[in-house]
Amino acid sequence: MLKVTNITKKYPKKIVLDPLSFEIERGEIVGLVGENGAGKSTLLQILATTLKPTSGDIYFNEWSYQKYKSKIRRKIGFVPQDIAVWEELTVKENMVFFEKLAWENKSTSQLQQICQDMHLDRWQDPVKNLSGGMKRKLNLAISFIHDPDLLLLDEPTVGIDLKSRKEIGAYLREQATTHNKTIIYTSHDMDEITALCDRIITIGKDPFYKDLLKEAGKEVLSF
Ligand SMILES: Nc1ncnc2c1ncn2[C@@H]1O[C@H](COP(=O)(O)OP(=O)(O)OP(=O)(O)O)[C@@H](O)[C@H]1O
Repeated sequence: MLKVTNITKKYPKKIVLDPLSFEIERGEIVGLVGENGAGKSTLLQILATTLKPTSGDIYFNEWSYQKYKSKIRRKIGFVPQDIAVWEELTVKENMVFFEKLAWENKSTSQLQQICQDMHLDRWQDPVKNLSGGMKRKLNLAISFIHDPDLLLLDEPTVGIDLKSRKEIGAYLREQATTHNKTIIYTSHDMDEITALCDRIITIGKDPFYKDLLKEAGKEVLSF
């Protein structure tokens, strides 16, 4: 469903992706790992259509990113590292607010169900009263409102306790297996990556992650 061909990204003072090709099938969870500054967020932004590569092509199903950017964008849920929710509003009000901006309509009970499936049960509480982990769950729940086929998650579990991380992992696995969602997921937690991901892509110059993951018996594609 996703085909990346010879992608490069050159910033004025740095070449980050040089060049990179891979394919991902529907229903796969793919881990994206590498040292700080390797280019993981850059790659996710390119896949999310919010940043243009310097060269190379990407296809979503048979649609070229160059030709069908707005059509493709509707099929993607992107969760950047920074949490972007309304602190003064409740969980419910946040979900309803983002539903209004979303491409798919959902009823309030459907929105609540997304939160419950993630074990986010503080529906009527203002977000400012929630823990950091709960806020991350809400951030993630918002990305599922428009029922995207491809989820791009940039360190979605950073700073979250083990129980909540397991709950998020179980939710993502269920989404991939039962609902055929494709998920690309970055994390620096190698236990989480090896437990959750079907395949792993490593990027960056440091062979540390590649070697570590191969030792753990995972299928690794390295750039
Ligand atoms: N807009 C930009 N202009 C110039 N350089 C940039 C820009 N965005 C990122 N970079 C540089 O590109 C490199 C890759 O950044 P990126 O955020 O993609 O890495 P990362 O692998 O996600 O890192 P981390 O693990 O720290 O989140 C870094 O050296 C960063 O400073």
